[in-house]
Amino acid sequence: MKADLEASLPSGPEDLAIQCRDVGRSYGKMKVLNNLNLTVPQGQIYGLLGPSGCGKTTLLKCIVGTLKISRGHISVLGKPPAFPGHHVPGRMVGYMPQELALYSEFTISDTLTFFGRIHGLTSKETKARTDFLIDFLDLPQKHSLVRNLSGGQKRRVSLGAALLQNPELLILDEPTVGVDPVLRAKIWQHLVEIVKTGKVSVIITTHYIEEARQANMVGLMRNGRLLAEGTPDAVMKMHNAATLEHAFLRLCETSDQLGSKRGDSPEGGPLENSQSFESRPDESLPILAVGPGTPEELPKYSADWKVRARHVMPNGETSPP
Ligand SMILES: Nc1ncnc2c1ncn2[C@@H]1O[C@H](COP(=O)(O)OP(=O)(O)OP(=O)(O)O)[C@@H](O)[C@H]1O
Repeated sequence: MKADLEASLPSGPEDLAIQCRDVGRSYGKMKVLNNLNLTVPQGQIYGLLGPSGCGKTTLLKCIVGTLKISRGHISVLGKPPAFPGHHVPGRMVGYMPQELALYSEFTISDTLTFFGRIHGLTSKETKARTDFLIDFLDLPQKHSLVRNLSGGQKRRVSLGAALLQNPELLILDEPTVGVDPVLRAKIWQHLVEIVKTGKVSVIITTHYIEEARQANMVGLMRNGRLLAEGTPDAVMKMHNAATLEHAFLRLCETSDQLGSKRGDSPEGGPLENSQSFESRPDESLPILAVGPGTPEELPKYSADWKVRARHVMPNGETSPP
């Protein structure tokens, strides 16, 4: 299995779309990202999973360059975010934020034209992309005002704006929330298609864990650091699980057991407490992939994971130990 994993890993930094090393970010005194390491290979879909509040959105904002990191290093398409002249943020990246960033007085067409202009598309290119995206994302007619759209329709316009200029990197924060299953499958199918060219990479967060099976790599975050990173199959194999959901529950249980052996309280402390937990350097490496991690080398985490992991299970299901 180690060989499988190694075969799926990039061979050098030039093959990487995103590389985060020992990344830290705090809001005031609260540490949100803590010695976080993450690697997104070029031409792949990376599913970033984790319970609510673990820091996914914060990490994506740091990657796109709208938030500064407090510590560590991030490289996006070869340079740090917000590097002068690098167009990150800018036309190299399509970013769909979690919170909507649309002008309510614009129509759908105005919105996409606006983003097209920002990214230097010609009117003809913008029109062709607008027609494609309205059809693909099942949007109402293009002269509809954004303020009259439903929440789900607004999110799809926002996704359209991210896809508009065919960027090299897509950073999508929960693009499938409020989207019906048929369209959700279509969106994933589209992502799978566009990465096949090898020129587009995607990092995507989702609360529907099983849809991330279609990603080439998944990373599981908890309390501001990455617990595991690898192909979905490798993550499932390593935890002897038939689904990603069960793999992640097992990972949580193992973390809990290690935590309780260490004498942590069974339910752990509140998120804020565990986020201020100081890690040793070796604790920052994900369990799978780039690092030498094995189950025996599981880092010691505090014990609130299982409670929080349940938060990300569809239908609120939990699995038996
Ligand atoms: N601007 C901010 N100021 C202070 N705290 C913040 C700010 N933004 C986020 N936080 C806190 O940082 C933590 C991580 O938030 P973040 O939005 O990154 O989590 P998330 O994993 O994306 O959650 P979700 O899955 O619910 O979107 C949370 O405790 C949140 O309350």
